[in-house]
Amino acid sequence: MTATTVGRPLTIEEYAPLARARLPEATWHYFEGGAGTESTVEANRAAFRRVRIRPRVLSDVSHCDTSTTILGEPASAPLGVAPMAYHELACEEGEVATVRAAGELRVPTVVGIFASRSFERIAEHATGPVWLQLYWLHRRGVLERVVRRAEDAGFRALVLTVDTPRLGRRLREARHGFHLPPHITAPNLDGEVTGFLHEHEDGSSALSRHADAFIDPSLNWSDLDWLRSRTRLPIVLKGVLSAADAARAADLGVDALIVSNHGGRQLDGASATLDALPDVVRAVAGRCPVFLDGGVRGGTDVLKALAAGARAVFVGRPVLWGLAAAGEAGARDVLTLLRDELEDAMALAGCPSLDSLTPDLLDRGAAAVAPAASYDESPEGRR
Ligand SMILES: Cc1cc2nc3c(=O)[nH]c(=O)nc-3n(C[C@H](O)[C@H](O)[C@H](O)COP(=O)(O)O)c2cc1C
Ligand SMILES: CCCCCCC(=O)C(=O)O
Repeated sequence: MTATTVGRPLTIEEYAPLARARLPEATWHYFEGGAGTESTVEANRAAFRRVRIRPRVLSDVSHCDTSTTILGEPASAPLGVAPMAYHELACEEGEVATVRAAGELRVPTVVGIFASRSFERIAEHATGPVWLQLYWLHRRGVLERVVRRAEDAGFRALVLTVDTPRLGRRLREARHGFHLPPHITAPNLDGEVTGFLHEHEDGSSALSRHADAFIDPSLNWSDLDWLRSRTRLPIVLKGVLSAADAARAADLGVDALIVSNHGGRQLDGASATLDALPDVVRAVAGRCPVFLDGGVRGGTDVLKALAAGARAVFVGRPVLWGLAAAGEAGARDVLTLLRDELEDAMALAGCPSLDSLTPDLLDRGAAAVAPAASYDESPEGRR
């Protein structure tokens, strides 16, 4: 529920109305919207609401530690920023503000291939790990150059989005004729971004037309070899919901998976990520870490996802709300709220460490799908 805010927001959701008040209507709907009836957007939240916690007692929670490692790098909390295109839509500094905010908490930011700032400039300002999200572009030469640039700039991982052979039917974008203002561009794809992005057309989304021109829907399992042969960075697949796909990805040696339905923006009717997570964790059986995004709006959501087997969670829209409401400080506050709420939830659930977040903490519905094994990030555990 979104409450009315007086003074500094006390919850992440209180950032939403602040952001809305500062954004053009069409941009707000681009951020918030999902595909079709938006049933998957709602399902992500409903799953977090449905799963309840059975707190433990008498477990000495005088110190609760949220720190962890994510792909081997220290993080102050099991959190990260999900990839989102064009942060300049939310605030003038764009992705520079985001990486600075995330860096203060030592959590990773996944920078989108459609970032509105150059990789080099983003890396210059980053004090935490930055990963690069890729769409499978028709023009493989461009993709290769993008990977090389990100590696040279010091990015630490590649996140290949696999749920987007085309954009979902985002009706809000179409209704509001969403298009980018002329000053916002994709500097990492210089020369590759066509005018579609800036063209208003009634009843259609400029992004969707753009995606159709750029994203190659023929992406398949054999293409992972191509990517592997072009990079030394860890490869993360984003957008996996099925156990069979997860097992296949782990067989192929991917370095991590993100259980994601793209925040309900792709297939309307896709499973909620919290519901899909335990099957994926079980299928992967400890061979790589499993992350989750979609609908995470508070510390108890993080706790539930971790108890159900996620190594860390990524946050999308709330970071844009923070950026739109108060720039870098807003994004930092959103992430800080999430970390502080997680620490609070751990104390009240009787869990002083992240390791103690196990499936039996959740009501029977979720506990019934307990993961077989979780991923071991210790040097011995990592392959
Ligand atoms: C405005 C917006 C832009 C996004 N752009 C991308 C993108 O470029 N690449 C991608 O893989 N996912 C993209 N996503 C999906 C997010 O990475 C993430 O999966 C989703 O937002 C998580 O759900 P949440 O917003 O409920 O936290 C975008 C999401 C939003 C809201
Ligand atoms: C070709 C531009 C596509 C940007 C898509 C961004 C995105 O994934 C989203 O959900 O929006």
